[in-house]
Formats: sequence, structure tokens, C-alpha cells
Amino acid sequence: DQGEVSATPQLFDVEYLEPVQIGTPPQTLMLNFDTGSSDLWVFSSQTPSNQQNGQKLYDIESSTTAQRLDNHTWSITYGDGSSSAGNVFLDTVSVGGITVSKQAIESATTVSDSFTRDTASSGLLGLAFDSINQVRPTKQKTFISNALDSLELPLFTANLKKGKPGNYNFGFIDPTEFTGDLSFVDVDSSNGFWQFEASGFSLPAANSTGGSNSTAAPGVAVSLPHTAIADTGTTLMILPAAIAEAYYARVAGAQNNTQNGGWVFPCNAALPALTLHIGTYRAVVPGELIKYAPADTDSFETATSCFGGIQTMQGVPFAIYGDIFLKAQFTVFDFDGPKLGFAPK
Ligand SMILES: O[C@H]1CN[C@@H](c2nc(-c3ccc(C(F)(F)F)cc3)no2)C1
Repeated sequence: DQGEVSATPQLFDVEYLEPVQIGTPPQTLMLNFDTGSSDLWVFSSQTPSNQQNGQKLYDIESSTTAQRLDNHTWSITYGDGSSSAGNVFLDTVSVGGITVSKQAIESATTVSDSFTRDTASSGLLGLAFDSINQVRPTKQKTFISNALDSLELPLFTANLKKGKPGNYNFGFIDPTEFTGDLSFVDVDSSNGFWQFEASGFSLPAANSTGGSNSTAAPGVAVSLPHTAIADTGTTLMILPAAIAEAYYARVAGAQNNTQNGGWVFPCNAALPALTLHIGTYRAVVPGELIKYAPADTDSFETATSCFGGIQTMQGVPFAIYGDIFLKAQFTVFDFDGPKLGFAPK
């Protein structure tokens, strides 16, 4: 089989939501596909009403194919500290026409405030490796893991876009979605993530006149080997401090102030492209993607300070190449290897 679903950005591209059919007759919920986790969990008829805020629910009782997975529970905490927990059911799940019967559906009996406030999302669909699934006493498989044997190719691709719908494809690579050739890098899945090694970065030559999205020939290359994960569920790029410092040194008025929660700069600043080195691949992230969102008001029209798409985080063991990065690269998540493929688009 082959499947395709739209990936619709929420405000400021904070997350992307994809339609998923659950149960019989099918109930369509908008879920957040997350290559950084491995649980499929949903707001459901078991979610306390005081923790709901209009989210569409998985109505367990009205699905004739729902089966309770007795004595199994789950509990998960995400990188930003948000969390959820609950019970487990097996039911039919379809994504873009790819169907898995007896998919573990994790029904939320509690969600943290930020999930309650995220009104458009009915939950998450994890696309990382089964080893980090959080169902106990017996881990459950992800949707993609269950679907793998029925896919033409054991892979899925992500084509996220700035401010408009992109798509995920399952089982095939659509050559019209990227330019040039795909470059592949080995993945170390031992931590359960789409984890790979990056070797450094480059910035445009200092006096290049290129605009904010100039991909002018990158200037000096800086060797800075670091481990990274490809994470569709993280909005920004979380990079080693050395890269963030070198980048924002090129942005007039940039400052890393903790009360804003990270690097901010004047919204009218010229933002250079950042090029990340992954094997022989040069991943160019245009400056216009790094001007992430207004920081001091709710609109780019009135804001004077803007929040950067490149941030750093203490104590995170690896860099997180999130949506800011993935908006600039067509990305193949290939279980044969496993490996990641990147191409410009
Ligand atoms: O945990 C790592 C795995 N991938 C990253 C991830 N983070 C979330 C997330 C989604 C929605 C929310 C909330 F709605 F705001 F609560 C919070 C976090 N989803 O994937 C980080």
C-alpha cells in the first residue's frame, strides 16, 4: 500500500495536525504526528470534561471494534514538560488509506494544562521506534511499525511547509516533492529516536549582500560534531550553544534573554541562512524560517521583537532538528537501515 495525508500548520506553525480515522464506523481525529515519540494517544470519552476544551473525542463506546487491553496503562511526559496518561484499547486505525486493525490506542484519563489549551489537537501519533513506547506492562507498537509489512517501501516522508499545508507520505517517495538528489545518513535507533550525527555548520560570508533568505554560497565552515534527532513534534531547532551564539552574532540586536525564554531580535533584522552539515549534505535553513514568531505582541504587524527559530536548551543530550529545519528539507524516515534521507525542496 501507499498513503498520503495533509499536514496542516496551526498558528505560527507551532505544530502540524493530520487526520486519522479510528474505530468502526470511522471517527476522524486531528492528531499531531511526532517522530520524537512512540505513543498514539487521544482525548476520549474517558478524558475528564474539566480537562477538555472542545477537542474532538475518540468515543470508545460507539466503536464496534474497540477492545479494552485489560490491565495496561500508559503515562508520558514530553520535552516541554507537558504530560498525559490513561488506559489502552485496540481498534482499527487508518492514515491516508493505510489501515491497521488492532492498533493500540491510548485513551487519556488525564492530560496536562497545555494539552487542554491546545484546542485543535485530539492527541499525538508517535512515529519513533517501538522501544520507547510507554504502555506498561507490555509495550505496544506504533502505527507505522504495525503498517510496515503492508507498505511498498518501509518508510514514510515528511514535507512540512511554512504557513500552509504540507503532507506525510507512507510507503513511497514522491520525487515531485523535492529537488536534486536525496542524501542519506545512518540512524542510531538505540535511544528510540531518529538519531544521527551532524558534523558542523556554515554561515554566509560576512559581507554577502544576500537578503534574509539568501542561500548565497555559505562562508566559512565550522567543524562542530554533534548528535541530533529529527523531531516533527518539536516546533523549533534546539542547537548546541556554539552554533546559536555564532548564528545570532550575525543578527544585529539579537539577545538571549531568559525572561523571553530564549533568543530574540528586532523583527526588522536581516537574518542569514544557516547551513547544517550532515555527511556530505548541506542543509540550508533560510533566514526567513528562523524569524519564527512575534515576541512582544501577537502579530508580526505590531511586534518589534521577534523570537528565533534557533534556540538552545540546557541538559538536552542531543540537538533537536524540529519543524523549522523540516520546513526547509524534504525528509525520508527509512526503517531499512534505519536511515534518514534529506533533500532541498
Ligand atoms: O517530547 C519530545 C518528542 N517530540 C516533541 C514533542 N512535543 C510535543 C508536544 C505536543 C503538544 C504539547 C502541548 F499541546 F502543548 F501540550 C506539548 C508537547 N509533541 O512532540 C518533544
